Amino acid sequence: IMERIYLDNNATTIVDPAVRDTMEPFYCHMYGNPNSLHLFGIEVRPYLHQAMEQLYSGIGASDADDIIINSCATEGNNTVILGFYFNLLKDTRKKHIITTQLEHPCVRESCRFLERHGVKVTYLAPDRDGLITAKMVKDAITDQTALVSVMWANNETGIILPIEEISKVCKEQGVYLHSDAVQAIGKVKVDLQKVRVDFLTFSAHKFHGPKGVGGLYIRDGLNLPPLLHGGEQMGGHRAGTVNVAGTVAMGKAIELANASLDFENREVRRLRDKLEDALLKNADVLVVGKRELRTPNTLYVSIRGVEGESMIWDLNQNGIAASTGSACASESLEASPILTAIGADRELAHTGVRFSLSRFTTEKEIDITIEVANKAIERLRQLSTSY
Ligand SMILES: Cc1ncc(COP(=O)(O)O)c(CNc2co[nH]c2=O)c1O
Repeated sequence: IMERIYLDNNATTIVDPAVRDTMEPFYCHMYGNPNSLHLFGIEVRPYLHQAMEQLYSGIGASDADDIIINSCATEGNNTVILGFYFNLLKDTRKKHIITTQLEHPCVRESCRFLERHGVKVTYLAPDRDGLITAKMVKDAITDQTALVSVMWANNETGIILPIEEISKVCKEQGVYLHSDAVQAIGKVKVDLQKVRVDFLTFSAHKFHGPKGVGGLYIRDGLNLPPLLHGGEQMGGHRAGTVNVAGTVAMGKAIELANASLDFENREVRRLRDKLEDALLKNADVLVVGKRELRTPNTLYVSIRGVEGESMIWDLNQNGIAASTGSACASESLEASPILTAIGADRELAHTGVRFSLSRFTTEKEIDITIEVANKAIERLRQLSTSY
């Protein structure tokens, strides 16, 4: 049987077995609704409390801040951006939001929805290094700007954005800052005692927790209307029965993720660099983003003469899971926005392939991937009409 190799961890990750074990008791043993006043409900509360403590500590949140448990970062990002519309933008003359062209579609599409309701949105374009700088943000702020939304790290390239500098600009200018930290937690230190953001979103399944549970951080004293109404859960910030098993799991997952940061930035980075160096030995191969400015597990490579989808297919035929940056829409492949933004020509912009490792990736898996990828590059270039 072909050995399967998973290198698409920016899409989702395996649940750490130690995290899975924490979920077990809440299915058939302690299954009460934590909002119930009877013993079945009361007995699960200490476990939720412990999970919340792990989450607060995991991102450096202060006790006075809020962390809302929700279903995922898509929900959290929608809650912030739509919530801003109802809370602030709708009633004041501040009708401007600044975000970037790098954001995940759940941020971009939430902003586009607001544009259809009279909000002006600036989508900052990355520079040739794939970066959004604090100066770009400062130059875009006007007296009508209410919110800046910039991701902590990009899911395609792993490029880490200067959130600390951007937060200082937002504080000086009196503008709220939201950061989508989905691709940062478990890869770089996210410490809100050091970096002041007003809203932060994350998803457990990106750091070896289960799918279907995420978190929304709201800094002390800030008010955001709920996206989901009709329950007193999370202090009214998010109606709906709490996902007890998922929340307990997410607490354990963030604790393990932070405990593994050194391993991630030493060993996982070493394996990522080994793959990257091997691919760069091929002619006309471009890696997006300076290595030291990327999350340790991610490699976004453009291979001239090789369509991203073709490369993914060849890898998949050999049991290796990776992904492309170019969104695929019907027959015509859209060029990768990030490759286009950094000035890649049209042909190059269709050649993006993303490899994203994890703490479970082994040296043998990388060695096999190097061998398979090099053979695929040779085979596909021989078939190419343009290379
Ligand atoms: C930066 C970022 N924000 C939000 C999301 C949405 O998270 P969810 O709500 O838990 O789904 C993702 C998922 N990113 C990817 C999902 O598949 N490939 C990806 O790169 C992401 O990378």
